Amino acid sequence: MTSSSAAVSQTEQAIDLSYHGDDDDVVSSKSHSGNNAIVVDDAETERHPRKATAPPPSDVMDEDDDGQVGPSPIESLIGNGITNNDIKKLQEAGFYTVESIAYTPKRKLITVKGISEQKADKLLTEASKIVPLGFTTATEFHQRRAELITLTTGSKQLDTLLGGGIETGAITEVFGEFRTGKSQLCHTLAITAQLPVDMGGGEGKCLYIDTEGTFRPVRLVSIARRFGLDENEALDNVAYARAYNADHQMQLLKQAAQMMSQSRFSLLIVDSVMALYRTDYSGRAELSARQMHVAKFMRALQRLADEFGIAVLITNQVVAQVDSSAIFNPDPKKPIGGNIIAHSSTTRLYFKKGKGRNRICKIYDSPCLAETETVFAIGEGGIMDPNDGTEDSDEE
Ligand SMILES: Nc1ncnc2c1ncn2[C@@H]1O[C@H](COP(=O)(O)OP(=O)(O)OP(=O)(O)O)[C@@H](O)[C@H]1O
Repeated sequence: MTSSSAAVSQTEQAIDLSYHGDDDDVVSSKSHSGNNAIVVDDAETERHPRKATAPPPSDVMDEDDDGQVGPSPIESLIGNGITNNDIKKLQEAGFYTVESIAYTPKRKLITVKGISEQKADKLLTEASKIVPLGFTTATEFHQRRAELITLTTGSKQLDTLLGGGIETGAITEVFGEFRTGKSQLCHTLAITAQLPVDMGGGEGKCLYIDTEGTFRPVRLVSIARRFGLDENEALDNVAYARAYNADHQMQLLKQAAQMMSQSRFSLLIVDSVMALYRTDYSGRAELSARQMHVAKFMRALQRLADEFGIAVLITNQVVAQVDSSAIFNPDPKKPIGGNIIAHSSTTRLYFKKGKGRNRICKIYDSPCLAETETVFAIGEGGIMDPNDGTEDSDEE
């Protein structure tokens, strides 16, 4: 058994939500919209306020065993001249879903061993029959966005700032100085991603790539208790990998695609995205190679977000801003990674220290949110509101 398949079978013990069922009442993929983010089909399901009657999370996950909730398995393409053998070759090259074929340019497909130009055309034609790639109306797109699932951060104030929480189908970047709560947000989301949709979750597992060795399962235990989840099950639902260099970090995304094609995930975390690039590449001479690698990594993240409708959360470090615009900025810090990270993150959040356990989150860049800020807090139960001081006793 390969290490990735071992990881898959381990995580599958807890939530076993297969893509291949036909009950799509609860959550469905967007495969009609050209945007694979998780959307709620049932318009009655309101995210805010949360339903007090939500069943226990573990029950929801069990019941949903045969829910059709994700992308189409690549095997759906078999027929019309596409053989089992072709599918095998594509899987070996890291393609596990019809979406992954539909979103890949032909020149990339023909680099797969055994896939001719003619076969690539056939694959793209068949994939486009399953994954719509054309125009839709703004009305339909608006409706789909209104139904988009967001993952709760654990703080109502922060969720409100974000228009509901961390968006699925997109990349959210959180940057800030050390101790500002970036990793605590990652730990909190690794748990809330597992909650039922009507409790602010994504009913899926979390894949956690740790580049700095700051992942602490003991934090997950505390946070799982706060949200009423079985702590062992919650830990099993987090697939963890430590990345040791930038190439390894990239390699892990290939494994991620395989795992996501076999089991339902709602969140992928990279904490932190640039740390290994800073050590693996040094000086101006390597800057161009570094940025090309970063661009490839970010494209792979976006592809996973599009293909599997997951939320992607990356954390990033800051450096002092030394250009002329720093003169007008009372807090001259900027995230690292340059334009590549800036352009490939959908939403960028700046975390700053506040008083005591309080922290400030400012919307730094967003396609639809104003540049406002709010205060949240870090506690034993993870990210919470500043006045949530009694969460520990509430857990009893
Ligand atoms: N169990 C806990 N209860 C309350 N606060 C905690 C707990 N564990 C960690 N913290 C607080 O979280 C803060 C650290 O946050 P976090 O680890 O998210 O930092 P970070 O922004 O990721 O920084 P770095 O870049 O150094 O990793 C510290 O102030 C720490 O006291």
